[in-house]
Parts: sequence; structure tokens; C-alpha cells
Amino acid sequence: MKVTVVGAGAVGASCAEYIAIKNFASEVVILDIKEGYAEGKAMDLMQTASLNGFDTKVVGSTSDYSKTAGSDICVITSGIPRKPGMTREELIGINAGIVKSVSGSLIEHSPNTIIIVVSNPMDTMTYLVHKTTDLPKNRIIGMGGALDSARFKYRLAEALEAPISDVDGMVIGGHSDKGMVPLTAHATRNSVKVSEFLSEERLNQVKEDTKVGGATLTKLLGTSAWYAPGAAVSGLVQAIACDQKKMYPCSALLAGEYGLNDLCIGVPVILGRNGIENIVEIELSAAEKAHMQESAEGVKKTNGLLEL
Ligand SMILES: NC(=O)C1=CN([C@@H]2O[C@H](COP(=O)(O)OP(=O)(O)OC[C@H]3O[C@@H](n4cnc5c(N)ncnc54)[C@H](O)[C@@H]3O)[C@@H](O)[C@H]2O)C=CC1
Ligand SMILES: O=C([O-])CC(=O)C(=O)O
Repeated sequence: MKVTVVGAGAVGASCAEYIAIKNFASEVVILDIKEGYAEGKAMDLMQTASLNGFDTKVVGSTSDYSKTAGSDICVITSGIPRKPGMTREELIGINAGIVKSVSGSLIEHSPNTIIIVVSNPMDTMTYLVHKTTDLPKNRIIGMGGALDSARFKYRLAEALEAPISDVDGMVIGGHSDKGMVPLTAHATRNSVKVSEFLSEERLNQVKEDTKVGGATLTKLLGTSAWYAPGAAVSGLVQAIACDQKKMYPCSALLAGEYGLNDLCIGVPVILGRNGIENIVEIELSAAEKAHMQESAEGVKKTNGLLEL
């Protein structure tokens, strides 16, 4: 199992590290345009192999896509992150060009690959890859919901004063400050609805804190987060590589599911060796449906800025 990660920055390096530590891939190639940067990150990571007990070979490459040839899974993290006060949507001008050229180069060397898009604005960048490549739709996946759901569980556990392992919950919708739809009515603590323990007001606070999870960290760090994004990507990569058939909310191209068409947005999917093996349609309340519709309108507005 060969995995390529484009972008050796904060998220790319974190994701490569988690994939290597989990020890399910034979090779991880990290590629960046900054001379020597990916080679340096790869060497540093390889020097953790004996300490962390993994056999995955980590290779760095400066813009040489021949090293990525035959990758089963490619992750795109190349592009600029936001700074405090910015929205993810503001990154489209620079990141669209990067994601388009990177996905083309990856597919040229790995025509059978599955692509996971991370660069922001992620739902629109995922749509861009669908529109500008010939890959079948099950092989283009956007990562956002897995991260947003992890943040939702963190906030739920905080409110419940419970260990995170007691908590389950999912976030669907667009990966944006306003577009996320945390499914509070479905969230549970050991299969008991969290609404049995938390007031509507507290649950609304959890929802709002979840939606601005990325912005909160960007304000604290001066740039956007990397540990949880890297861990979330590695979870998706492992689900595909190990054919786990796990359900994650991912940005998928919709054709009628959830009453939505011709956009990529976060919905629950089953991930296995073929990428998105199924889109799961769950029953939403009237309020959740309305929020999902509003979220889709936001994503479509950003998609409209693409020069296709
Ligand atoms: N979808 C999600 O949940 C998340 C998305 N992100 C997004 O991921 C992206 C990366 O974030 P960071 O790693 O923090 O940024 P970073 O600035 O640390 O790293 C980005 C790397 O991409 C490289 N790069 C730029 N153009 C390239 C090209 N054409 N080919 C190869 N490499 C290229 C840069 O040299 C840099 O090393 C940002 O757009 C950020 O908004 C970040 C966190 C979560
Ligand atoms: O907040 C950002 O810009 C990066 C990101 O998507 C996240 O951490 O959720």
C-alpha cells in the first residue's frame, strides 16, 4: 500500500506521521515544492521509526512526481492556510490553481489512485477535482467532517464532563464556520441521547463551539490546526487501505442524495478499498434539513467562484 501526501507543511507532515506510526502502509511519499523540505521531513520521520516501532518507508520529494507513481491513495494538503480573522473561502484564489495542477500531476503518475482533498475551501476544492479530472466519483473524497466530528465529540465530552470515549456524534454539511451541521439530536453518551443530560442552551453552545473549532485554533496558533486534521486524514486513509467499511462524514459529490445535486458536501459515507462505497442517507429533522440546505447554498456560492 503506497500513499502520497502532497504538501509537507503542518497538516501534510502530521498526516504522514500518523500514517507511518499506524504501520499499515508500505510506503509514504511526501512531496512539496520547497526545495529539500519534504526530504527533510521524511528523513526526520524515518529517524522516529525505531523509536515508534514502524516499518513504513517514508520518502521525500521536491516536485518529482515520478516518486509518487503507483500510489493507491493520494492526499492533497498543498496550499495556503488561513490566518486569524480570515474565512476558509478566502483561500480559493491561490489554492484552486494549486489543487488543480497537483491533482493532474498525481493522476498522470497514479491513474488508479483515490484522492483525498484537504486544502481549503475543502468542499469547493473537492468539487474542483471532480470537475477537472476523469476519476470516478467514488475515488475523490474531501476530508472535513471527520475532523469536525472529532471536535464535536471533544466539546460534547467537555459539556458532559465525561471521557471522550463515552461520547458519539457526527457533523455533516459544509466544512465552513457557518456551514457545519452538528447533529446534536443524534449525539449520544453510551447510547443515551445527550439531550437527557444537557439543556438545549448548553447543546446550542456545543454546536456553536464546534462550528468555529478551526477559527478558534487559528486565533490561538496564528495559523490553522494540524494534529487533529492529520489524525482525521490518517483515519480515512486507513479505512480505505485496510478496507474497513467504516462510516465517516466526508465531502462527496451528490446526485440527489439529501435532495442535493452537483456539489460536494459532508455526508456520512462508507469508506473501503474502493473509496466511497456508499453514501448513507439518514433521517434529518426539519431544522437539520433546513440547515443542510443553507449550508449547500453556501458551498454552491463558493463553487461559483471557480473558473471551470
Ligand atoms: N480540510 C480540513 O479539515 C483542513 C484543511 N486545512 C487546509 O490544508 C492546507 C494546508 O495547511 P497547512 O499544512 O497548515 O499549511 P502549510 O503552509 O503548513 O503547508 C502547505 C504546504 O504546501 C506546499 N505547497 C504549496 N504549493 C504547492 C504545490 N503546488 N505543490 C506541492 N506543495 C505545495 C507549501 O510549500 C507548504 O509546505 C490549507 O489550505 C488549510 O486551510 C487545514 C486543516 C484542516
Ligand atoms: O480552520 C482552518 O482554516 C483549517 C481547517 O479547515 C480546520 O482546522 O478545520
